[in-house]
Amino acid sequence: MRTAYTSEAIRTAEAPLLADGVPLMRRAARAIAERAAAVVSERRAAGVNAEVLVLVGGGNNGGDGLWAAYELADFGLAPRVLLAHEHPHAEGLAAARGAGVKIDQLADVDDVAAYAGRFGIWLDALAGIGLSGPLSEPLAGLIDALAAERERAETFVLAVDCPSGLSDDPGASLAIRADETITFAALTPALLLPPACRLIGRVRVENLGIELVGAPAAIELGAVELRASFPRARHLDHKYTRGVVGIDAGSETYPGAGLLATRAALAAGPGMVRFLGEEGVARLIIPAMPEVVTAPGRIQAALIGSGTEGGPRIAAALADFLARDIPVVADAGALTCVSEAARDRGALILTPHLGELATLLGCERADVEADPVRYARQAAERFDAVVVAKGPETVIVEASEPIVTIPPASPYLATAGSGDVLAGVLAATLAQFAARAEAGETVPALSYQAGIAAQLHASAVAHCPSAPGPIRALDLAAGIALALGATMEP
Ligand SMILES: NC(=O)C1=CN([C@@H]2O[C@H](COP(=O)(O)OP(=O)(O)OC[C@H]3O[C@@H](n4cnc5c(N)ncnc54)[C@H](O)[C@@H]3O)[C@@H](O)[C@H]2O)[C@H](O)CC1
Ligand SMILES: [K+]
Repeated sequence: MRTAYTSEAIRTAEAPLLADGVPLMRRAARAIAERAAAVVSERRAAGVNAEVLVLVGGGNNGGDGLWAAYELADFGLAPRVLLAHEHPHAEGLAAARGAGVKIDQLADVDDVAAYAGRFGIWLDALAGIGLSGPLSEPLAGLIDALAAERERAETFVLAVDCPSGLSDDPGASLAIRADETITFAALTPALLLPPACRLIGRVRVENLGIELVGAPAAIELGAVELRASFPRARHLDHKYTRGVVGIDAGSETYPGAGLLATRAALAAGPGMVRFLGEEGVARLIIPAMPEVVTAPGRIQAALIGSGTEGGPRIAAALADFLARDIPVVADAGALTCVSEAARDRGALILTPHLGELATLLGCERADVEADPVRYARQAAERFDAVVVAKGPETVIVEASEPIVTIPPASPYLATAGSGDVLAGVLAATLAQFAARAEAGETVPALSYQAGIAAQLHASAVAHCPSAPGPIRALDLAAGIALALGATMEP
């Protein structure tokens, strides 16, 4: 599991070491210089420009850069430094100067692209976690010019602590895209969550001996957490301790969604799946999945809405599920029926794709795509719900819990029916956790449970017959069982 902490938490964690005189900056600079030296060798061997430019801002991030220039000079390399601030880190500047590093002072932002374009490798030490508020001039204009130049040239950008312009806000977009980022102590949310995380390249955390305590701001759940956390059948189980999930999905217009959600729910391993949707869809399900029960009865989690267009029947069925005080996944058509009012009810889990999230909140899709975390938070607050925002990345928000994401998944998941499969897996997963909670066991937060389900859904792609190419949602549903089985292998 990867975790991200706010810049404030990082500062709190590093403070005692800095107070004790631990040379954190020198350690950081050494890590940067060692990687930069390796890149120099790689680029020289490839016969491409391997000249190093260190871009230095006015804070300690710039200090890291200056000390890295000192280290590179000590390695016998000849980096150049561009000072983008009147008052750079004094000790680092003296050290770099003392090591014979050539140092230029930025005169005019308009010249920076031509100047920087002469170097094949940039160390981006303009700003780190010390950014406060939206980027202001002249740093904003400088970052904008360099960001454009790096896309034009074949520059290798190594970000020091973070691409300058990024820190805690995953919605930040004005930054110099990095090929690699070496960050110190811990990831910040912008390095783990979209869209900012798309700018960091390969990321490495150099802990520097700094210990982060307390709850992270964000977590990324992967195969390890899936293997460790997914509820599995045990010797004394019966179907109710395994978890029973109710599904009301599919419609005359979209019957397939009902089959996909139900098939996926079965594959995720609950004790029983009750299909409680339209009769026309049930008639298609039973021949294909005779183990599905269509009689009403006790359920421990529910899914409603996939493959439906909302309307009074869905609204009534949603209210009925919520009144049972169980976790209820509202997908697709059911999203048009959620209300802000309902509070004293079972847990509501919304699974909008980014377009549905925009509709839910009455805003533009482009705005949601530019900052999904922000809008998922808004929806979680407005509807008192867990929100599983489905986009190129998955972002799961629950009040008072770390934001949950999963590793980048196959773009082939963006196919018709994939959302129905996820909805089925999610509801079946929640039912199994709910059964464990009923038995008095401690279970993780709903957002964590949803992250586990999303990771199971993403990992199922690898078990599709057509993997790693385009997938069919029906294969994906079957792949769920294989993916789950793979987590049980010793
Ligand atoms: N985390 C660690 O363990 C270590 C961190 N180190 C490095 O220190 C920086 C944080 O340094 P800090 O001095 O707090 O600030 P920065 O250098 O990141 O940035 C300040 C720089 O940016 C300017 N600025 C601030 N806000 C804005 C704004 N909104 N618009 C424009 N410009 C802004 C400010 O004027 C300064 O010039 C951390 O990232 C690490 O790289 C330690 O050195 C090693 C251990
Ligand atoms: K930086």
